[in-house]
Order: sequence, then C-alpha cells, then structure tokens
Amino acid sequence: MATLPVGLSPQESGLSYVPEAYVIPSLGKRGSVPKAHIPVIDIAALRSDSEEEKARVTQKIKDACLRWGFFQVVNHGMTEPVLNDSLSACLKFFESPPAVKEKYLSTNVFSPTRYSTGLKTADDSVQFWRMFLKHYGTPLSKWTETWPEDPSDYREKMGNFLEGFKRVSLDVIPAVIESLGVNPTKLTEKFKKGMDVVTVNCYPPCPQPELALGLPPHTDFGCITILHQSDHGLEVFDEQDQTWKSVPAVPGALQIHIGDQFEALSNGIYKSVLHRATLNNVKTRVSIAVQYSLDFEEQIHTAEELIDDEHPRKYKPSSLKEFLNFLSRTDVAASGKNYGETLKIEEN
Ligand SMILES: O=C(O)CCC(=O)C(=O)O
Ligand SMILES: [Fe+2]
Repeated sequence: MATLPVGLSPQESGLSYVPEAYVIPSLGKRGSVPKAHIPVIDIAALRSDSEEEKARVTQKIKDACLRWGFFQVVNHGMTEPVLNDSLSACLKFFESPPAVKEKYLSTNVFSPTRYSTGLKTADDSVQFWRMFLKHYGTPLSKWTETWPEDPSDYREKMGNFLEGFKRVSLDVIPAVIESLGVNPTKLTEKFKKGMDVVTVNCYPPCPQPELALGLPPHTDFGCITILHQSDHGLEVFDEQDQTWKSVPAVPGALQIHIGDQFEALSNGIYKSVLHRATLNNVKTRVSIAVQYSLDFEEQIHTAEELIDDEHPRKYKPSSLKEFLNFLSRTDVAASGKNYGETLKIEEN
C-alpha cells in the first residue's frame, strides 16, 4: 500500500496549523481537565518474602483495578539511568534523518519492526499528531536484531530497559491475577514466555493542541500495559462521572493499564481502561508503552474460577495473533471499533 514518505506528515514537518483530517470535533472546548486521583502503589513488597506485605499490596492493586482499571507504581526496581536512557535513545531515533526511519516504514501490522504516523498508518482517514515505532521486546536474543541500528545505542539502552520492564511485568501480572482470587502460578509461567509488544510514541509540539489528539480514546488489547513517559499528557476516562481526567505526573512512577485480555480473564470484574494521549504546544513528549500478552498464538481464556451458574462466561478467548488480524482488517480510527468489544459474548 502506498504511504507518505517519512518526514512529510504535518507532525513530522512541524506544520504551523492543524489540518482538517486531524481535527477531532468531539473534543469541543477542552478547558482544564480535572486530575484523576489515581492510586500510586509502592510495589517493593511484591519482591519480598513477606506474604503479609504482599497481600497488602495485592489489595491495593485490586481496589485500583476495580475503580479505574489503572494505577501508577513506584519502587518498581527500575533505575533512573535505565529509564532516562531509554527515552533519550527513542527521541534520538525520531530525530534521525528520514533514511533511518524509512527502513522501517510499513503499513503491515505484522511487520516485526514498524515505523509510521497517526493511529495505524498515514493513510487512515482520521489522523493523530504522533509518530511511532513498534517492535517486540524480550527475549532480547530473538528480537534485538530486528530493532533500529541507529542511533547506535538504541539496542543497548532499549535492551536494558525492556529486560527491567519484563521483570516489573512479572511482579505485577501475578499480583493482578491473585487479586481476582485466581491462582497465578500456571499463567505466570506462560507470561514468562509471552510476547511484549513495544510501542514507542513521539508527540511533537502541536500548534493547536486543543483541536487534535496524539492518540484517540482506546483500550489496550493486551493483558497489561506498562507505560513510561517523558512528561504527562495521558488522560483516562472516569466511568463514575463519565468525564476525562488527566493522570498526574509522579516522578519515577510507571503507569499500569488493565487491557482487554485481562478484562476477559476476569470475566468483566476488571474493565480495560479507556485512555487517550493529549498534546501540548511546547515540547515533544515521548512515551514507551509495552503491552504484555501470552505467546503469539496462545489464547487467554476467562479464568474457570470466576465462572459458575450465576456468573456465566462473558468473553471469548483471544490471542495476540487474533488481535493483529483484527487490526489489519479494521480502520480503527474511522470506525471507532475496539478489539475488546469483539471479545464479548452476546447475551441472549
Ligand atoms: O502516550 C501515552 O500516554 C499513551 C500511549 C498509549 O496509550 C499506547 O501506546 O497504547
Ligand atoms: Fe494505549
């Protein structure tokens, strides 16, 4: 499929106005969005031997998942240099000459490493003020070779970062499963061999940030997403009062989203969080969102422990491969279609 050469989109070329295809009429007059009182959870105890301390953290995770499907974590074990270096390596990639990015330009969602703009591609009918790079994470021995060679430290910095992130995921995922009253042992073994889909988002300054978005309202398809950002800009939808709220910046904190596949695992007890990325007109924001799922074709099912006569199964099984098939045949930006909706079993 034809696509714009790298560097020519309005957000890459620094256009001084927002073209029609980027204007989101439903944004209306945005004014100031209230802050969300999102729990900030110290997860150090998840790595300790104290069952009592672990249970305390697990309870906090449960409360946050029920209320928001979202929380922030601190004391996650990632060091500041590893976190900072990953963002600088990503920013350098986006600032590289077009020839560096052209190698990865693709509209094929199955490409292991893919650069593009907007939500899915520059050809979508609705556009978003974003550039992105997608690739897989661990095991590094399998995927590093597929990542950009330029900038020269990208592979090293992202490798350190993604190994640390995987460890955080293996602390948080069992705790989320446990918080549902489900034994996490078997699934955790599968997650060790699971896929991490890495999306590096770059949102350059936008001349009219009130008119456009970096990413439209969406839920993430995976089990959980862990997000690391250079600056705030993420908003979550508060189901309680049906309004958008901004996620406060907490230095060093990582953001954790419940995704569609964990909503299905929980039989709808936890809901995947609706979120969107907003823009500013001052500085480039970079975020790294890693979605964790089982192996490519391995399906995740609703936990049997959560199904009985009163609580029938509400979700179909799903896999990363099935999600990518959905994505390749759907113009998500124009249709507003969401993968999570396709997983719901219709009630008779
Ligand atoms: O940049 C952000 O804050 C959000 C990124 C995101 O939602 C995604 O990559 O799925
Ligand atoms: Fe997302």
